[in-house]
Amino acid sequence: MKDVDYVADLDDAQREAVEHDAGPLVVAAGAGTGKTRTLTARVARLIDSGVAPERILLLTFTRRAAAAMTSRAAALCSDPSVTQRMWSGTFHAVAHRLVAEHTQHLGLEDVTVLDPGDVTDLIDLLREEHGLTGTSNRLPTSQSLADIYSRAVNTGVPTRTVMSDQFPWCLDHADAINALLKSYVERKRARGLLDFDDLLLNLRALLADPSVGDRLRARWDWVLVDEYQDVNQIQVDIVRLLRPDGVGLTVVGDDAQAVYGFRGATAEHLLRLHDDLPGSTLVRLERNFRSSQQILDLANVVRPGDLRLDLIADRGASGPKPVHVQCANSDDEAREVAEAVLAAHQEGMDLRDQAVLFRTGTHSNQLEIELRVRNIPFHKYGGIGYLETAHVRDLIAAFRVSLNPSDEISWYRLLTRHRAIGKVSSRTLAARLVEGASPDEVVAEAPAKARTALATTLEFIGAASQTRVPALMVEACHAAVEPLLRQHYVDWGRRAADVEGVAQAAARQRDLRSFIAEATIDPTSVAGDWAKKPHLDEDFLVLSTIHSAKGLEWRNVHLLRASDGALPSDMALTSKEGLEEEQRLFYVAATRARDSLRIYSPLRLPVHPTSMSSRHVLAKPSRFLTEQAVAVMDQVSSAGLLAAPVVSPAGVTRPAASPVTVPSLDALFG
Ligand SMILES: Nc1ncnc2c1ncn2[C@@H]1O[C@H](COP(=O)(O)OP(=O)(O)OP(=O)(O)O)[C@@H](O)[C@H]1O
Repeated sequence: MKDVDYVADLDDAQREAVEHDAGPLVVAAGAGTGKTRTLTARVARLIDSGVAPERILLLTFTRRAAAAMTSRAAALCSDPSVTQRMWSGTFHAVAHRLVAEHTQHLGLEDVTVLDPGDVTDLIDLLREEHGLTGTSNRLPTSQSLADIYSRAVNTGVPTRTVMSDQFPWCLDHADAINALLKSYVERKRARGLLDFDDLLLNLRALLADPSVGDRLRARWDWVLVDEYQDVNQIQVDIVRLLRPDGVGLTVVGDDAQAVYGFRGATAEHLLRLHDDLPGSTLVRLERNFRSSQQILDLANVVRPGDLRLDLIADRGASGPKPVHVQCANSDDEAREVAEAVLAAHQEGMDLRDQAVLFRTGTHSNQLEIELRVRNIPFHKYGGIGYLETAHVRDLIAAFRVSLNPSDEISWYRLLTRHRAIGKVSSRTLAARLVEGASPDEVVAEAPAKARTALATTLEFIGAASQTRVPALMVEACHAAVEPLLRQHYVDWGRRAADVEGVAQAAARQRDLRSFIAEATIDPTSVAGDWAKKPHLDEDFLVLSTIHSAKGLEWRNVHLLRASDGALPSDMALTSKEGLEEEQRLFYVAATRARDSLRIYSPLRLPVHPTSMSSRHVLAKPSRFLTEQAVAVMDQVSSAGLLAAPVVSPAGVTRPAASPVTVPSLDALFG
């Protein structure tokens, strides 16, 4: 047993929160003020004061956060192993566990979870019968339809209003879209499928049910929620139903870091909770333990939100001012970043203490090339989402059809992976497989060029479905998808290790179904945790989207593309809410830095979002770099910009004004 002192490294405000009694507690505080540390210490104090770990429920937004908090709490407990008994996880993972436990009450036979990719596949399957296919005019993508649906469900706002506010180009098709979304709901119900929103809706329904709700409530005395600024209305309802009088409830959050508005979340929930819960205590943490005051001076200027908090650095003014680097273009930006990273490394800083952050995954394309050329190892987090884990999901689709041959969506997905089988044929063939057509019949109905490959796939899937031994089933599924994926993905070399890693992990499971459910809820971490994790003894630079950098910190941070159109994203320029959310992202990025922060504004950006196109447009530095912000930064022009400077009338150094179009090479390939 070790002698534990949770409060030794806490300041007075943090200590107040850790030692607070069972009354409802809201910790609203700025970045780097120790919210996570406080929450973790509170969990450890509860456990060591005799609370049974299974009576504690810790809700987070990512699996990474749940795992990190549990292990940090364990390190503080006198018996670290007990934290394993605590309930902790993301809202969705906890919802899945409870919904799976209560299928009978919900009238479900089983729980099959649809990930966001499955949702668009299912919508794809339904489009034709609702007249939403064809090329005669611009039709909403399946992704937009899924977004409209999820927005409406999460906010309770009718789809028509969602469309007119956020998807005005879809209004012409509003009737057909609504009919399709109704069919989507019916189809899910008929097949016992639950999307992510359904998991939360079902949990809310369970909690609202008088008898089941009472039993569930009685399981936990303590409910702690991290990042409460990111909850949506359904999650608020779940938390309130879990602790109706707020006793035992602790939430922590920072309204200025709310960045999930696109999922229907709003920071107002954090601010409202204290008003709504009589007798609740509000603790504000103002001392920032992460960054130098120079970095916080900038953070305080850019910090949006209603809580007027001025962050004060515990460590004082101990570092350089943040630097604003104006670059000629994105190649120049990539060079500047690579050079600054190497310079710090040569002075003794590990690469892993440095991070490059960006709004969108594609923003680091040029940098990735530059890093490869210079042999700088890096690991990229986030922004990878469903496209990047597509190959993992392909393998999971094979598992799913082997376990359940009437899983139409997974058949559809696997069929579209075959060369020469398009969406239309996939739809028809998936329906035939679900009807129970034999493999021979289906192969005969497939496009001629696809028949050999399809016959092989169906043979392996048939073998997989004959066995209930996970390792054998996984082996057959792996054999079914491997040749398809090798052909389908141009970057297969990079993806092969993921598929291999997930297959190995799956083969070790005793219960493949729950593995599949977990992988469906969080495929990114499946790929990340089991396959792509760099060796722990390796030194590598972190590249991350701002969303995935939440809660983390590095000594040196480089923020790419602080240009209007990139950050804020051009998608957000037209709405006030959208712009506010972008500003919060900017704030999150700036507050990840401990010692040094460099913000880059290329004055010319690639036109195409994939950023490999030859066409560029002029861009202004981000509107968040206001006069006040710039006043607390050092200004630097990159080497590329200095090579051909043009001074504009306003005195700002800019490249030559006319957009330059690099000649296209298309003619070469005509
Ligand atoms: N009382 C303290 N003394 C020393 N260091 C502290 C203290 N409290 C927090 N820290 C350190 O400050 C940094 C930020 O803490 P933490 O990540 O808990 O803050 P946070 O409020 O959750 O941040 P954010 O919301 O920006 O992610 C961490 O390195 C943490 O170890």
